[in-house]
Amino acid sequence: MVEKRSMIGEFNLADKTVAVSFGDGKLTLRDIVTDNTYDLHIKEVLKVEHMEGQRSCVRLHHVVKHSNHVLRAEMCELYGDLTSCQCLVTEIQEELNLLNRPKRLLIFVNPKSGHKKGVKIYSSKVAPLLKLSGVEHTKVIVTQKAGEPKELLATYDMSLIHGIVSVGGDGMFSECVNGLLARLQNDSQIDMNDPESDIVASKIPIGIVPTGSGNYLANYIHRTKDIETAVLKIILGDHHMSNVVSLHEGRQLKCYASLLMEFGLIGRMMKDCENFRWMGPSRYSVVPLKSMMTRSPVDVEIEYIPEEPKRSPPSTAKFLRQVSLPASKFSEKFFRQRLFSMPGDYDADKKNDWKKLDGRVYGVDTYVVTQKEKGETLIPRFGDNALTMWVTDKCSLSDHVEQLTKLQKRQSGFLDFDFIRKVRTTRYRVSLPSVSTTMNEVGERHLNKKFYINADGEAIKLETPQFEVRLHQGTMPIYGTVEG
Ligand SMILES: Nc1ncnc2c1ncn2[C@@H]1O[C@H](COP(=O)(O)OP(=O)(O)OP(=O)(O)O)[C@@H](O)[C@H]1O
Repeated sequence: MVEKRSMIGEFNLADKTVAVSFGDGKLTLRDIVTDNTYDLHIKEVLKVEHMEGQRSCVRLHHVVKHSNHVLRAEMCELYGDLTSCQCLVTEIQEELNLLNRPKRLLIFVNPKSGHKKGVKIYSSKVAPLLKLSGVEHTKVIVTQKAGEPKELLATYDMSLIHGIVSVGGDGMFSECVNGLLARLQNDSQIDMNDPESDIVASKIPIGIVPTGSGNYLANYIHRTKDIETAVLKIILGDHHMSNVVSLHEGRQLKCYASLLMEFGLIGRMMKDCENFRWMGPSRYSVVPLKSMMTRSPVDVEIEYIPEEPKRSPPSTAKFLRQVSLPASKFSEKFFRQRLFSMPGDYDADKKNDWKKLDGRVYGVDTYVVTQKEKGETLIPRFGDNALTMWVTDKCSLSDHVEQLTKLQKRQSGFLDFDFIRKVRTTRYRVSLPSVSTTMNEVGERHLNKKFYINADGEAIKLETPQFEVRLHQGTMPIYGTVEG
């Protein structure tokens, strides 16, 4: 294909004279003395301005990639004659108008996350960049309490916004995801409490500006926790489709999670950390040691649907296939005992879809953003077509610490221990057959002991001795192309 390129004219850039041409989505600046060229892609331009002064000038605000995946907004000025400047501004502006960038954002700021600097960071780093880049009609809500995004999104006029931004940690982001998904299912009359329901994917992306304690999700997406980088990625508007999982207890949705879902020891650890929230981010380095020292195993029976052997390309549409229900002896017992619904379309041919495993374990863990081994390290994988679920069998404290340290340091081989069993699955159910329960008046068994699930950094208390986790692939667009 022949490239369509037009010469705009000569400009002064600092102490150089450059010939500027435009085409194929980029500006090319050629130093007329050295003949060196520099390309500036329009998709990296934040704003173009024509400045009138003693000399006409085109001021370009654009994004520059620094080392360690960090992005910065920088500015350059090109001085030239009036006609060339006008022509250059028009060409760039026309291209910018074609880009699908968010112009109206709904922003939630958690003033309590991390070091409690969310509001200050918003006004000093986020708002000026949004203003510079022409993001208009921004509604900013500084939350007063937990749960506000969900409350507001339940009735908010979605036609007013192109995207949502969470200024906070992983927990705050998760609240926005839960609020948005709940709203969408409600609008589509989908029963979220039914674990058989396929959920409707969001068309509205969510962005995260990391001001929390862990900030794992932002780090997975951008490979840095740098705030300016996160804001610039939201402004540029690129997004990727990410997975979520649902957590049900019987016919009750507990939450959606987009990062991780961990039952047992890690759930308990998260609860212990919440109790020490006043310590700020340092709670995560002290409190888990105490939880480790008091770890105790629990009997589990797990049923799971294995990853489909044939991999189809990930779809940007939303759904997992509808699965049949189990018919194994184990499953029948499981279902007779409890709360999960039996759908009408039970297909006997698919009775082997569900597999089972059991044992006395410290935890049943899943990362929604799965981890791929690359050399010595782990690379996050968004939109994977299955979850990696692992159970941690009984093991010595020192071996367990070694395994968790590997995971925390994101080192390859964190599942290569003989006390770890892993499966690839799209859906699983965990039952606690030997824990003490009390039957309520409608025949439901409720736990007498406290068990927790760490869902995206929030400790969710289990009420009943069974829960179900299900993958919903490609459900949530998140701002930022995933860095490899
Ligand atoms: N004004 C508020 N007061 C108290 N809690 C709030 C407020 N606004 C939001 N929250 C709650 O704080 C919880 C934790 O917030 P967030 O995830 O932003 O910070 P963090 O826990 O420090 O960071 P991370 O999740 O990355 O470890 C959220 O789940 C949210 O429900």
